[in-house]
Amino acid sequence: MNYTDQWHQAVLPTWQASFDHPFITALHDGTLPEDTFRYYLIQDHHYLTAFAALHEAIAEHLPADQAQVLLALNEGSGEDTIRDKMHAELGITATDFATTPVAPTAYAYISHMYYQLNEVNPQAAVAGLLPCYWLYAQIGAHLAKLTSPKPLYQAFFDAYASDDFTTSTNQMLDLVNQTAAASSPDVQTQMATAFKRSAVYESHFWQMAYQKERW
Ligand SMILES: Cc1ncc(C[n+]2csc(CCO)c2C)c(N)n1
Repeated sequence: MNYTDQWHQAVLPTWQASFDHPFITALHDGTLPEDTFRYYLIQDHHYLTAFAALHEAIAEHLPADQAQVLLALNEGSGEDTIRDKMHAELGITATDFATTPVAPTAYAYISHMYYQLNEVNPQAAVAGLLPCYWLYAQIGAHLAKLTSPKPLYQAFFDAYASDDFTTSTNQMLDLVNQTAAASSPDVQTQMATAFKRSAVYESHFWQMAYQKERW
């Protein structure tokens, strides 16, 4: 079994918690209040901004060929354009982004990824990026097979079930497995820890949005 499958096995209950979260099931059956989705999109904007910056920061510490893969993944992300339409539909403006503080769980998730880079090592930081890709690809593949009565919510899932997105997830999986294979057992353990914590934060992110968490 490759490294990422082992780490995935070790966090299965946490992974499943995201699949089964009421935020996801309510998105799927169309009952999620728009205001809750709006909250999610604003917090996710904060997250995506940090996530893109992290790709750049981590790439500076990786061997050139791996850095190139990470930067290309960052460039190729079509998420922003798809999100722009959703933001417009819900009337989310640049002012909303600027005036809404990042919520505690989003803040903790972002801080965790920076901690991996600044206090652990770039290998752990790369592993910390993976659950983001992989979990959304799996949730997208799972839910795009079903239809949501709400086109806005269906579009959200469809974006992650696209071929492009499957390709970028596979590239990220390859990058992380290659990095782990070239690392010492201690560093591999640090990578597994970073992966696990990101998987935990992914499940908490849904709960944050569901309860519209505030400071
Ligand atoms: C909390 C949170 N976790 C994961 C994603 C999904 N995602 C964000 S950036 C990226 C890489 C390429 O687009 C992916 C898959 C999200 N939107 N929000």
